[in-house]
Amino acid sequence: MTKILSLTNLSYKRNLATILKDLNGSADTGSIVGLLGANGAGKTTLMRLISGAAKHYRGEIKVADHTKPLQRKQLVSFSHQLDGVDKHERMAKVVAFYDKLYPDFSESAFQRLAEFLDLDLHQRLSSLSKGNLMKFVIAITLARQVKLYLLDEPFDGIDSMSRKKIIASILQWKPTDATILISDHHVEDIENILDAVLIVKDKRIIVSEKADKIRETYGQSIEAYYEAIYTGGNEND
Ligand SMILES: Nc1ncnc2c1ncn2[C@@H]1O[C@H](COP(=O)(O)OP(=O)(O)OP(=O)(O)O)[C@@H](O)[C@H]1O
Repeated sequence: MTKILSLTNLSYKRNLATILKDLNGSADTGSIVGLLGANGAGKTTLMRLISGAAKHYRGEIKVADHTKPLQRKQLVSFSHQLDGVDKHERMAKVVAFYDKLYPDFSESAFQRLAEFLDLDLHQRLSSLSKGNLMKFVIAITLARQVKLYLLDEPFDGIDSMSRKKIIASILQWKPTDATILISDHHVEDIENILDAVLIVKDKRIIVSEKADKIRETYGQSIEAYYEAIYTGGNEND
C-alpha cells in the first residue's frame, strides 16, 4: 500500500507554545482516515500544516513525495480554504472565483455535488444556515481534483439528516485513489466510513491503526476504543 501522506518528527510552535512535538504518522493512498482528538489536541493545526497554510515547522511533511509547502498546496484541498472569502458573496460567484484560482477545480464535479446536496447557488454565504454553509464547503473542497482532501470537522453542529447526506456525497464521489482525512471529535458521525484512524493526544499521534484491526483486536467500536484511549486505557496494548 503506498502512502499519500507521511509525517516525520513534526514539531510546531505558535506564540512560543508547543502545539505538536515529534509527531509521526501516515495515511495510505485511497483511504478515508479519521483524525481524532479532543478540543485543542491540534487537529486543525495539523491540517493547516499538511495543506501548506502553516509554515515554520520542524520535521518533514510529505504528500505524494513532495515536501515543500507550495507543492503541497497544489496536491491538497482543505476545507478551510474558504475562510478568507467575503461572506456577502453569492455561492455562484465564489465557485467562479475558485474555478479561476485552482486549475484543478472541476466545475462539473462541483455541479454534481451541489445538486446532490440541494444547494441554491444564488444565495449569499452570509444567508446560509450552518448546515448549508458546510454543504457548500464540502462541495467546493471536493470539486478540486487532487490527491488529498482535508475536511476539518465537517459535521460540527450539523443535523443528522444533513450529516448523512454529506457522508453519502463523500462516499459516492470519492475516486478510488483519492485520500480523505476527516477530523472530528464525535467519532460516531464517521465511524462507519473510516478505513483507518489517527488519534492525536499530548502533541503527537498516539495511535495510527486500521479501523478493522481496532474492531477485530479490541472487539470495540472505534468510538469506544477512542474514548478508552482518552481516559487512559488501550494505548500500546
Ligand atoms: N494563534 C495561536 N496561538 C497560540 N496557540 C494557539 C493558536 N492557535 C491555536 N493554538 C493552540 O493550539 C492548540 C491546538 O489547536 P487546534 O485548533 O489545532 O486544536 P483542534 O484539535 O483542532 O481543536 P478543536 O477540536 O477544538 O477544533 C490549542 O491548544 C490552541 O489553544
